[in-house]
Amino acid sequence: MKQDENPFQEEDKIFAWKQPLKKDAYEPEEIMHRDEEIKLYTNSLQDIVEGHEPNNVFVYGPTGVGKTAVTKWMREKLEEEARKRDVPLSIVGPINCRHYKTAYRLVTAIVNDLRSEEEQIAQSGHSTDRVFQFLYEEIESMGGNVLLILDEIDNIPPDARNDFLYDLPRAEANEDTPIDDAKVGLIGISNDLKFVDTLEPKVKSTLGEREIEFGPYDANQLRDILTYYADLSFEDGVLEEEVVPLAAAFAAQERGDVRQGLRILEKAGEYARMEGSATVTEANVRKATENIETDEILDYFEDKLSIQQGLSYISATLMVIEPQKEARTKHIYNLYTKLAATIGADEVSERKFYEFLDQLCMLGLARSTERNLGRKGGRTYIYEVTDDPEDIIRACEQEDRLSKVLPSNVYDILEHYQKGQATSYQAPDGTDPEQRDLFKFG
Ligand SMILES: Nc1ncnc2c1ncn2[C@@H]1O[C@H](COP(=O)(O)OP(=O)(O)OP(=O)(O)O)[C@@H](O)[C@H]1O
Repeated sequence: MKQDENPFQEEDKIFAWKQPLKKDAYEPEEIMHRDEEIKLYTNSLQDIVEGHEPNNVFVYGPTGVGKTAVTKWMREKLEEEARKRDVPLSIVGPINCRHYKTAYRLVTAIVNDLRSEEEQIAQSGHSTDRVFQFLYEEIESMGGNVLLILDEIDNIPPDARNDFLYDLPRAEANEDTPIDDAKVGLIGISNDLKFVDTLEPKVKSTLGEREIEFGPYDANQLRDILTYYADLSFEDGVLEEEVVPLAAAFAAQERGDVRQGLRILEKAGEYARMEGSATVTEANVRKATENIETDEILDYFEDKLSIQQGLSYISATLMVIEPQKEARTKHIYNLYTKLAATIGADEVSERKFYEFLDQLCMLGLARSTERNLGRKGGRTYIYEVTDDPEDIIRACEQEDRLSKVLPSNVYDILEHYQKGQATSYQAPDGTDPEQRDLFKFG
């Protein structure tokens, strides 16, 4: 290209409107293939428009399967019907709990969202009790039914759990709160299906009553959904026929996640644009899928997993590729303790660690099978990782803190694993002196 030409002057002939392909940047007008879930949701919220008290609902399932999209759609329909029937209703959220590390911050954010510019409360300077008091006052002043939607509720700050999951939904009946007129309902959304089980019994009952599960989409469903987005985002006629079905098939094979399919389409379109091609081809889709897995896993490491979950994930991965040992819970835990020490992270108990492994399974990143230990008695679980271990390791390498836990010989081990060969490398097992230090950490 000549230097006196502006490289941006070329017009984009591939994309008409990129927004719908972007993460959480577009709300679809139409929800596809979620009729059953919508029916259950409607049934749970119907009481509000009939003039009864709101119910609490727990919505769970893996990432990118429409939990948030359906919830927002339900919110709109519910508000519309409540208006029509003159039922007082205020809906707050979805508020993403992951963004708030303490009850104070979460509550302040909600209160400020409800208040005018002039009445905002400061990020510090009050007691936590006081900010909760502000929240109760806001809710009471709204009156009627108040529905609070908390996304990623499994990340709710521990010091906010009881207030949100127990006290708030019962506030109207409690004499000690300033809430007399407002009836509070809670919708909790989570990737972690066992979240409810981790709660104290009294708190559990709040969310345990009405649960709606969202499963992964299959290839046909993904094809319909991706077609909807592709029609909005691409110029007419630029997508070759096999592009959407291939992106859908790929996403279905992985986690049944719409977001992944959208990412593939966006990347494939960008390759076509870069090539100056008039159409997006199957080859563009194939190329797009090559790097997408590493990018997606990196997204988990950087955004969705805590450092402890990240350590659990990489320990499981390293144990999977370690040829001398099975990826049993106990072995993974032993390796985890070593990795945690490498980066000076806290070391959690074995029991707590198993919860992390469970969460990885819930997120679709790992799978476990139960194994009987025979004469020795007892049972164990053998873990696999869903994605290619090489992609996980490449993603881990790009994450600042976690990259330091990778052994310096990780690619040797990986190569032997890929060729199905045994190696002399063994992961350190804290209980087995011979094995200690054989894994060479960089
Ligand atoms: N059935 C559907 N019809 C139309 N669009 C959908 C459908 N399901 C998901 N989407 C779209 O796919 C993307 C991901 O969906 P959404 O954010 O609802 O997933 P999620 O289950 O809430 O995931 P996470 O747990 O990661 O927040 C969004 O752009 C959403 O609009």
